[in-house]
Amino acid sequence: MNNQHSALTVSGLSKIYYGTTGGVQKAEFALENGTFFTLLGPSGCGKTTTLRCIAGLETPNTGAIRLGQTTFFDSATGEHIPLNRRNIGMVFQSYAIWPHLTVFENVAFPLRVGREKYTAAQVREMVERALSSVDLTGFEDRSATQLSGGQQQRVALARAIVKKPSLLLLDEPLSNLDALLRDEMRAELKALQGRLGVTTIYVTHDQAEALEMSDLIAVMNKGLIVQMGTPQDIYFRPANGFVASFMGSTNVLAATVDADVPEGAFGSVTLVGGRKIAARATRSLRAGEGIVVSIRPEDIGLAAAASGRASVNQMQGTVTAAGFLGHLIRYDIDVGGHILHASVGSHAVFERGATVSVEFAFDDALALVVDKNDNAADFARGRRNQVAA
Ligand SMILES: Nc1ncnc2c1ncn2[C@@H]1O[C@H](COP(=O)(O)OP(=O)(O)OP(=O)(O)O)[C@@H](O)[C@H]1O
Repeated sequence: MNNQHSALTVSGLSKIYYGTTGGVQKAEFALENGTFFTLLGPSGCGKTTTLRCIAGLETPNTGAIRLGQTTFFDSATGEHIPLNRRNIGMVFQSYAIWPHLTVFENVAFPLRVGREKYTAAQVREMVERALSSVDLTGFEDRSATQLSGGQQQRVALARAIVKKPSLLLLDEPLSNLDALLRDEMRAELKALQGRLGVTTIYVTHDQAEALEMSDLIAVMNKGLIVQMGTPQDIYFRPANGFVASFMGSTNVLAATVDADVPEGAFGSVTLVGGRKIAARATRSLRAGEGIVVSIRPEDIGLAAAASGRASVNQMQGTVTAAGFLGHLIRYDIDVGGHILHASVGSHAVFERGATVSVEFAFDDALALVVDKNDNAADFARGRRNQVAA
């Protein structure tokens, strides 16, 4: 198959499980060769389903999947290449390595069961190369059960890349590792992917992992891709309240637009409870429209309570909780009807019950549309404030 490191195109991909509403709908993306692409979203949003369709483990209801010149699947023409002819490397959360086989035999497995026939010398060379890429040279004769979790995951990776796949699919491969090892493996995995230059699709619900590793991220919610962009796009220019709340800790407050605001301009909005603030419109907004405002805790400044009248985006509040995080203190501030979370340097210490002045720049208050998949009432009730911590 002449599709080594070819671009992947997925168009109109839908897979809804029979008798349910779960799955993925109308997924659409095109990846350049060598892209590290992440499907990011909460549990059940359709990430794994998308990955399984690309792998050939699920048959989509509609859509097309192409890798370079090769059509993996096309519902319009009925084309469907089975899993074992797609030349895809895969790693799952559960490493799925065989405990009764040595490290060498685990990695050699795809070479022994595939359609291609390799000589013993070729197998040895390919396995050695794969083991060396994951830093496991010398472990060939170990039984897989004599390995740590991190080493087992490296074996799974070596097995996934041993045939030089055209596409690498990774489904939460680091989630079984402890926090420290996970951080280490992130960087290693990204470096390995860069060296191999293989187009990679990574599934995770961990936004930090996605931001650190990806060239391109697709954020999914309830079966739909709700935004696709670089990590910077997604973090700084979220398409809607769902994306903002999912991408790290943020304050998400329900509000109503006071007067029409053109895209990119600042406008006055009224928060539930009646307080007016100024926020930047990420797209044009109409008077009376229900929106959400996102303000990141790190963009909120706290000072000892100022005397005199508070100005726009400056208000008085009461500290209701303070959590020491080392370099930062995370405060909950009651600003009259809303609890705002603020992360400030640990030099600024306020006691619980203290009255403080809370301030944020117009530019740091983003007026966002509500994801039409989401229930605006959830935001209004405050259930969705500060989603991912
Ligand atoms: N074989 C199946 N039969 C019926 N429904 C399914 C099946 N597999 C998944 N689903 C449903 O489809 C939806 C999407 O599942 P999927 O596994 O793709 O989500 P996910 O984003 O990968 O979630 P997670 O992070 O929890 O793995 C969910 O509602 C799930 O319950």
